[in-house]
Amino acid sequence: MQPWAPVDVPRLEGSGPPLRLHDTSTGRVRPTAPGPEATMYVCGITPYDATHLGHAATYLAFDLVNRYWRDLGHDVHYVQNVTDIDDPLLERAARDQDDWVVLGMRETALFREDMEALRVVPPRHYIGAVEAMGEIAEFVGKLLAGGSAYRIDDPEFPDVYFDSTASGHFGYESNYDEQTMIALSRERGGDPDRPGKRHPADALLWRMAREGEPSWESDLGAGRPGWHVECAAIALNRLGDQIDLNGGGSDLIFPHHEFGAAHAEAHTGVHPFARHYVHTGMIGLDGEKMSKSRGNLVFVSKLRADDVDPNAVRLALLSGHYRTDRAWTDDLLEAAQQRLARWREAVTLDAGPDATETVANLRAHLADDLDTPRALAAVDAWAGAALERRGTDAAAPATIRTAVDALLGVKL
Ligand SMILES: Nc1ncnc2c1ncn2[C@@H]1O[C@H](COS(=O)(=O)NC(=O)[C@@H](N)CS)[C@@H](O)[C@H]1O
Ligand SMILES: [Zn+2]
Repeated sequence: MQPWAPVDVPRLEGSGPPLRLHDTSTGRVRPTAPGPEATMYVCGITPYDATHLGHAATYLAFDLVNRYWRDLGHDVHYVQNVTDIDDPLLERAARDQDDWVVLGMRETALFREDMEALRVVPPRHYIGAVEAMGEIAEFVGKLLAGGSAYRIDDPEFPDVYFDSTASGHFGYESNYDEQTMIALSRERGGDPDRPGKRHPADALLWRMAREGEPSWESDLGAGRPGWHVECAAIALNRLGDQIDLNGGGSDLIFPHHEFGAAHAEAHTGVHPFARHYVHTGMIGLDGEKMSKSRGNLVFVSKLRADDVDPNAVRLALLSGHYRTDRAWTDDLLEAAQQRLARWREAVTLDAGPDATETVANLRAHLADDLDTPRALAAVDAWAGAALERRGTDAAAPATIRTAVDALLGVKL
């Protein structure tokens, strides 16, 4: 699939400290240590109800990682999928008497527009599950051949499941206990109660064709893939056996990223699959997580249609820490619009306080597990001083403009 349009990321003099990020599997903030090319797999949308502000907050967090690694001089091999075939998409299409293919294409197109408007740097590979069907089926075949997967004893639908003990490290990513795993598996598309599974949490790899459902021919028989295996196959085939970062919202901690890691490791024998598992907090509205099932969604495209500057949306979402569950409110947007106006006014001045320290603070805060509240406050401090005419450095306004663009993705 075509990624969205590239964004120009200006080069900034100098560089900051190594990027440290919270890793779910160890529960600690640790330095990332990518090679010349950082490798990052961030789960993409299931294309309906796109792009709500929860999606946007999550992709903005990983955009800051992308920008900061580039600021350190790394290339970034960023891969993202589109879950353009899965039960929730088929259910939504059925509910709305929509064709599931058309629904997926329409929503993915809207998502691309919203990402462009928010100035999110696009992934190098943007891969739909449908277009990757061959490689996904091939990967399932390898797991079966390797003994990590099994066919359930159901003559009508001999579906293929993953044996969750196969990788030898199952559970290290989420650190959840079995009871929690089973509960979350049930809540998030799993089928722990299905008879014949070796373990209740075992994840579906290949669902044999059902009447009235789309299916694809394969050596496994006609069917379609489970959810987790699509991300494992797409990531392994483009980024290799071990990556720097696997990311998504906290609702992906289990089962999705646990199984993504287990599928990869069962096949490659390389542990851990990702050196960092990074998860964002949930954006809510009126006290409830913004989610499709609750329908309490605020859309980026709706704000854009109301002439809200996407840079203000970006600042509003970055004003809270990426790992904090936080609410979207009109006040949050209002405050961001005022902040944006003040920053823009300050950088149009013909001089300002020396920018060196501000840029260093901006980098230091971002490097500290993406501490955007402090990072934005550092720019506030410079803008405040500049607006009180307490600076004579003619180059400072341009330097701040470049730093805010390169590191925060905000166009002043
Ligand atoms: N309310 C929310 N706040 C923050 N992030 C959210 C919220 N809702 C969904 N997300 C994140 O947005 C991303 C896309 O979510 S999604 O559309 O449901 N799609 C999926 O989770 C799968 N296609 C991943 S392979 C995921 O990382 C998810 O964790
Ligand atoms: Zn995924």
